[in-house]
Amino acid sequence: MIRLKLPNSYFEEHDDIIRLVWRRTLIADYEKKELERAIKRKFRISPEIKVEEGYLIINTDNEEVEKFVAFFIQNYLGDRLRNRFTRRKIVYIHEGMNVPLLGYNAFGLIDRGTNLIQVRGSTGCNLSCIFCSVDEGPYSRTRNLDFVVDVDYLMKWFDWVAKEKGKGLEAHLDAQGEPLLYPYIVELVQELRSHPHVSVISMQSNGVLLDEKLVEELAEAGLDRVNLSIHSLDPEKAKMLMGMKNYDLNHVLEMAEALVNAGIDVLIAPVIIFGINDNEAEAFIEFARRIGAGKRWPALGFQNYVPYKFGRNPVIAKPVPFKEFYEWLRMLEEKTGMRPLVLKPHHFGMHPRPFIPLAFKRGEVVKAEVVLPGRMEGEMLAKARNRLIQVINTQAKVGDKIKVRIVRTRHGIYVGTQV
Ligand SMILES: C[S@@+](CC[C@H](N)C(=O)[O-])C[C@H]1O[C@@H](n2cnc3c(N)ncnc32)[C@H](O)[C@@H]1O
Ligand code: SF4
Repeated sequence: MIRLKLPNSYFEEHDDIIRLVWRRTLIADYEKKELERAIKRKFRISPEIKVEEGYLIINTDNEEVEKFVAFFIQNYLGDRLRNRFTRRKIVYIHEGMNVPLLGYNAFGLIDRGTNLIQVRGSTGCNLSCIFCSVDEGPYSRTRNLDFVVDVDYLMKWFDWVAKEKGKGLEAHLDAQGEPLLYPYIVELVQELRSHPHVSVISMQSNGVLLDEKLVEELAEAGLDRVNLSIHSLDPEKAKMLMGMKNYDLNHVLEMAEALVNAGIDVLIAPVIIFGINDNEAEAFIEFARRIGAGKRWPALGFQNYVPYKFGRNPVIAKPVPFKEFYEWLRMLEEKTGMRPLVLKPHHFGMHPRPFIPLAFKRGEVVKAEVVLPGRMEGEMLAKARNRLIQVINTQAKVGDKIKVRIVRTRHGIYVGTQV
């Protein structure tokens, strides 16, 4: 009997994100039929296939069938995985691929030399904010591929990183995109909660995909805080800033309250574009006060709009120097009595911790194997010394062995060019 674990019921509602993947299989009816047909064609048997209590069960003892099912799911059905929000193809990263989860900024883990570790399980977003630093969402012009990392594999790497970094860690779930698209988000929070080196679990989210049930599940799993991106309290302006006509501000505001009521702290995190939403600052503060945000951590985390090379930089957004931005925040602190608005790492219990040692030096030339396509045109991912390297401006193909000059190593994120 073959037993394959399926994602829990929450993810059944998100069945387009991961429709069918090895080990964590969500089988839509027609896909089940395809699998039945394929087994019949190859082995001339028709074992009973059913989905029961979160498992895909195939009634056979034939080990060859098991291997075949793995192959079939990965190479045939897996090939058709699409992100239901961005419609982009998904590459599902699992242990069998042996892809390092350190070195690349779109998925895996990022260590920026503190006790906070960024945990990135997937890419892709349900919104298309007009200022998005990573040009994400359905209207992205630069990102053409999504990734989802198997939760056990992600935890395996987290465990290694956590051992290196020591105790008292904050696991921060964020993404080049929206972390709530990650099909195993509840499971990930649960796993992190039971990790002895993790003290705090936080998430950065736009909140749209929350509902009462998911809020409860996340609270039960042990999520401590959500940094919630809300950029306007005016429904029409919010739609404009989020780049989605159907953005439902009211729902997000309700979810902010639901999070607080479920015992998950909320930090309201608007991106301020002067001339567009700076005049709403006091309303944000008022809202945060009203719902009881900021119980253990600051209630507000105003962010200064910054243009990014590969982000969306609308002409209506004029960047403001950080000095001016902090003066504005201090003025707000005086005026409203809400403190702190100028946020420092210690407000979050963050402190410096030795980096996981760099695997490469800048300027160094290394031999690497191309293992995956990247997210942008001309970008491939290569591995060397158990790290991923984002290789830019390359024509290389998966499987090629190439020489890469490392041009960037900041925070253990490696960018290189082919030589
Ligand atoms: C890239 S998003 C990813 C997480 C999630 N999708 C969200 O929006 O909260 C991370 C944070 O960066 C903020 N952000 C996006 N673009 C920005 C920009 N150009 N300047 C400053 N902050 C930005 C977002 O509002 C969000 O709070
Ligand atoms: S800022 Fe966040 S919510 Fe907005 S498009 Fe980018 S990733 Fe999505």
